[in-house]
Amino acid sequence: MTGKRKDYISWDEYFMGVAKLSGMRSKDPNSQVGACIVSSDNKILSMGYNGFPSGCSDDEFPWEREGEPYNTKYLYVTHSELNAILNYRGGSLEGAKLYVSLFPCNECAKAIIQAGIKTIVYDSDKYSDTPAVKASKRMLDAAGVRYYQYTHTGRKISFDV
Ligand SMILES: O=c1ccn([C@H]2C[C@H](O)[C@@H](COP(=O)(O)O)O2)c(=O)[nH]1
Ligand SMILES: [Zn+2]
Repeated sequence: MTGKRKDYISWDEYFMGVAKLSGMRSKDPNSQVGACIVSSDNKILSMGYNGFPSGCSDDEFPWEREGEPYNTKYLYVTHSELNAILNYRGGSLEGAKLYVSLFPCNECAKAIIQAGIKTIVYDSDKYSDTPAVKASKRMLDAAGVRYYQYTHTGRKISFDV
């Protein structure tokens, strides 16, 4: 056999795969969200997943979805996209691209816009009917941030660790 391999993964498969792998670190029992930020020349700049801030124990803070807001996860979880933005220590994210396994909420959209990220590739849009996602799209549209849904290729990526 001569020549290069032909069945290597595409850039989109690679970066969405990295985002999803990052999401596998999440302790959220319902939605594990992963994000991967990439430069315009296809270098990975940062990654993140949804979880509690440093010092806030995964075993002590609540993972509940319902009940008194103080006792639900929503007041405490840092979203994957924000974690990826905050994890970046290299300076500017101007012009970067974000791969994320769930469409960003309104709070993440604010951070994405202000960080200078210009493109979002997302997978699930399961909360598309919520005010948070509608407001997110409204802001992203106004700010000229492009977003498109990841196209599944059907390829299964698996490996032993
Ligand atoms: O933009 C987003 C929106 C949500 N998340 C995280 C926050 C939570 O941990 C889960 C959502 O939990 P549900 O039980 O599905 O309501 O997703 C995020 O990281 N980024
Ligand atoms: Zn968010």
